[in-house]
Amino acid sequence: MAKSGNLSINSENIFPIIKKWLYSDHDIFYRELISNGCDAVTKLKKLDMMGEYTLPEGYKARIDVVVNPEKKTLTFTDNGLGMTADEVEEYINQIAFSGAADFIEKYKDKSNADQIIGHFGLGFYSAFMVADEVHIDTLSYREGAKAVHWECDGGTEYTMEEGDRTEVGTSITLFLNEDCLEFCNEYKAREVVKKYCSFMPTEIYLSKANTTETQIIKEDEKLEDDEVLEVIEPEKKEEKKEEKADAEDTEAETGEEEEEKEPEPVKLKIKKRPELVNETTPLWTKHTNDCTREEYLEFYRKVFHDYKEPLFWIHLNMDYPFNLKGILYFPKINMEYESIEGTIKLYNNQVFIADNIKEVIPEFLMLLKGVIDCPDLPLNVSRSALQNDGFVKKISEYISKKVADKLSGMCKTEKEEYDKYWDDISPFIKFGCLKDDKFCERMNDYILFKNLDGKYMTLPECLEVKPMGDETKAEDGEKNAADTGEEKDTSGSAIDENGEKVEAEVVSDEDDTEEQDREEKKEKIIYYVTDEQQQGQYIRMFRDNGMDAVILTHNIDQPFIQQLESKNEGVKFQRIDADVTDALKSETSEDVEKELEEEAKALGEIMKKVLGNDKLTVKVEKLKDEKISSMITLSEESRRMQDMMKMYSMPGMDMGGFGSEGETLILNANHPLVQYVNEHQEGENVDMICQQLYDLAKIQHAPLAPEAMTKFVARSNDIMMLLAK
Ligand SMILES: Nc1ncnc2c1ncn2[C@@H]1O[C@H](COP(=O)(O)OP(=O)(O)OP(=O)(O)O)[C@@H](O)[C@H]1O
Repeated sequence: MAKSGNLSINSENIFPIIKKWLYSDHDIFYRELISNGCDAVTKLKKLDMMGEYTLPEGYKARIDVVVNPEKKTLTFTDNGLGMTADEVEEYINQIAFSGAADFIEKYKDKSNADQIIGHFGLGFYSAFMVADEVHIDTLSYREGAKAVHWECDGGTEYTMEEGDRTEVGTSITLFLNEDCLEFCNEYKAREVVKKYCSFMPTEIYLSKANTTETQIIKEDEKLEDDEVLEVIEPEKKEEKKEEKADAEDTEAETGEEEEEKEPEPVKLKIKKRPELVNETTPLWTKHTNDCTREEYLEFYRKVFHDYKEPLFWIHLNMDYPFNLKGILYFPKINMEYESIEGTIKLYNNQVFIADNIKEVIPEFLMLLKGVIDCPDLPLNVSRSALQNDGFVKKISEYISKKVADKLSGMCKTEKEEYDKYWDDISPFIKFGCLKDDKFCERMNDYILFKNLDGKYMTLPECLEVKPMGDETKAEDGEKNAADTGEEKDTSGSAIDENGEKVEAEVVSDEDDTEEQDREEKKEKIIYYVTDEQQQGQYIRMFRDNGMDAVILTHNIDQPFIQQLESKNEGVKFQRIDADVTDALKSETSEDVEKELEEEAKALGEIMKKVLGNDKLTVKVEKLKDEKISSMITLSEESRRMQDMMKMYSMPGMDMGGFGSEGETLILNANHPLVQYVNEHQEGENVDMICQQLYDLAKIQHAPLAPEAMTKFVARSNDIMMLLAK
């Protein structure tokens, strides 16, 4: 049947194009050839199931990859269904080649940036990326089929003749070109096979031709194919004692204990066995109920080489409307030292495609570690086409929904565990909320906030907390709430929509429902702390007044709370030092308010003069905490703006101009020092007190600039000198 002919392609010489095209990841030929072998095996098993063929006794499907550095060859052998001469003619000479030609035709004009996801459809011919010559030796399962030998040297010509293969199956031999000899290095081969084929459904064995390496096994471990080189009899006890000092004996090498209770078994030195490199039923293909915790952990360690235990995982399993299986792990993140970077490995029927394909997997999930196997993915399209594919979008949405379901479920039923994980998973969830609106909506009620006591509360819980100061309280000049000692939380709504105090509202019983309505429409404020140490003074004031705040210290928190505000009408986040909430002030009458305003004017003038700062806004309040003389507030909006400017500022850019915008110096009318300034208006002491009051206020709010700090220290010393006099 010897035959030679021209490969039916349109292009004059397709190989240079294939080589160029696939250059970026030309190790992919391993995957293509091995997966062809897997397909051949699957087909043969199917034929057996359908009764069209009977698998030989003891049949074990396998693929052998043999590297031969001496001959510079690489052989892939499978015991699948094989091909007849007609089939080689059809599948290799015609169809496959025209497939390759189509592929090149379709993509030749596109830039390399728009890479094809899997190069699927090119299959067999990817071998020519690395080989000058390729041989096929195959024997079909069909009765009476003759073995076929096919050769092609990378031109458009091939030869085909009767071969000498005696077992059903196929061998593909690559004669590597000089630039690609690394692929017949055993270590490189192992690396690539592990990368692409770790979970392929047929056992893959890797070995080196004519290896001189040996291994030692127990006699009863011998397999049929093992080539025994030497039988090692156990050492006699006396000999052993004599040789005890010699730590280098064979037992030690094999890690055997030198316990002498059990008689040593006979051992065999055999030629190194081909190494099994894959796992044919990876964990994700199993049902959740059949997987143990240890198996999940083991799989995680093996695939991601991360020896820190993951926090928890989600096993995805979907049959309809598309097929998708996978496991997503939430890794333990050490925020301080590591950047958060995950890996999502994408598979197609257990064949590895690539890591982190953002077109398929929602971007925020890239922070996780996991595997996703989706046989329905259209992989023979370009990445940009994938991005616009409705089906791919659905996959991405499904994954995102599953993650939200898992998290919300945990929050509902295992709140304690969820609390425990929160610090680790919150950056991920917050990032997800920012990136994916639907995810944000699903997670809205399951986002946790740590309060001042370290307790984790959901958003609805934070909003529910009844205001301690209960602003619905009628204003009563005589009855100062502070005197009663019965303070209640005001964190719910201490300030009305204009940012004004609300204690002037007169409430009677009849107005209750009306009041409730109004209450609902009012902004709900959640106070937050970004730096527990620096904002310690404000925290203390809040605590003293029975008010609560949540801790939001991560960079992501600022954009995140803005996102929550936009999703939850009426909810507003305000940093603890953004304003003096009513709960912190003594109850005052309108007359007193007026007085305070007057005082503020006068004190404001003095302050501006002493500090040489015209723009300074000064407010005088009667603070409940009489120990506080002065403090700074910075409106939430201004602070957010400042933070943003800082974030986008170029190094060396002068941010001084934004420093005091929206900043208010609050002076406590109840404090003797403020009263002193008010009474004396001028004099050396007044100047010193004013400067000190300002610096003290500043220092509680943000670090002082170096120059201001120097002055502050010098002045503090001067003040102490006055005491010492
Ligand atoms: N090891 C093999 N055993 C039996 N048939 C094979 C083998 N390798 C290739 N073939 C046949 O050759 C055809 C062409 O293979 P090729 O790899 O080029 O494309 P494919 O496998 O159809 O698609 P893909 O590009 O997804 O791999 C296969 O469909 C199969 O029929």
